[in-house]
Amino acid sequence: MTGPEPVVLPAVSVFGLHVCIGENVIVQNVSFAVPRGAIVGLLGPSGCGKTTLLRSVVGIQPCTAGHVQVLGFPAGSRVLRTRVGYVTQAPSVYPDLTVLENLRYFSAALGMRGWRREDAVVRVVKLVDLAEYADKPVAWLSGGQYSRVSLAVALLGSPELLVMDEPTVGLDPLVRRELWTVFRRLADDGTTLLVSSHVMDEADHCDRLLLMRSGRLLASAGRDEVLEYTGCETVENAFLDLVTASAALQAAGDRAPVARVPAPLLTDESADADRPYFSSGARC
Ligand SMILES: Nc1ncnc2c1ncn2[C@@H]1O[C@H](COP(=O)(O)OP(=O)(O)OP(=O)(O)O)[C@@H](O)[C@H]1O
Repeated sequence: MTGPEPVVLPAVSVFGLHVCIGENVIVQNVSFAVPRGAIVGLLGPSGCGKTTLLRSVVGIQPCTAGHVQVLGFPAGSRVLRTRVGYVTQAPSVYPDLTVLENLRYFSAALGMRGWRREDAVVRVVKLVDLAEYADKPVAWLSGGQYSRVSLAVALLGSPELLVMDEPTVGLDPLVRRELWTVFRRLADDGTTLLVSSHVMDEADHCDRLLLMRSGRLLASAGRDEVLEYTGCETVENAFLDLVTASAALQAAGDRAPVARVPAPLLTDESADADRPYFSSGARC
């Protein structure tokens, strides 16, 4: 006799997250979940709070209110150190060292020694297709290759969750596509990826989307669900529609008819990994 299916917790669950820096509210009442093994795109314009939100997930951003759970532990827990990889926007590798020297340095910092260290280095070099450039100083590499070195460093500990802040920014379309191929390969092997971008067409590579504007979440849903909900053909247009609908709803305030009241943000429901959530609460 087989028992009930084991419950698979989302890789990330965020409940009612609020982040204030000084007087400014940067992230406002955000709830969502990231299912395991998915590529989730956090999309929104520059300055909308994507980095701040990702820093909260990684556990390096103090939260004013709310809760962030990662792989079943509070964000930032010590046990998550090797289980979560974080690729920041600013390059975090040494340009004067070669690719291999960088990887050996960072693997040693993770506590790896001897053959385990060499094993990890070779594994990540292959994962990001950098074998050809392994002996080159990072300063000699192109933008896309540079990004792949940062990614390789984040992969050294075989993280279950990879958080990447605009990894494709400034790269040409061909290189961006190559990077997304690497991301998909990682997801196919079971890694969960949370990737931010301000380029809306990156949505095409994602399984789910988190659409963000001015510190608020406009939607947490599959790409096709976003298109179906808005009746738009592109995520860019869908985003604009959701912005308009959300602004109208806010302007209507208390006078909004009950049917247009958004789904509650602070309940567990909106942090459900599979259910679509739209802040506008109605078709545009
Ligand atoms: N340490 C800080 N002190 C004051 N304001 C901050 C700080 N960090 C971020 N902010 C502000 O918070 C807002 C959101 O910043 P954040 O970097 O999270 O946005 P973003 O969506 O990642 O932007 P980008 O796409 O340009 O990287 C911005 O208005 C920014 O100026």
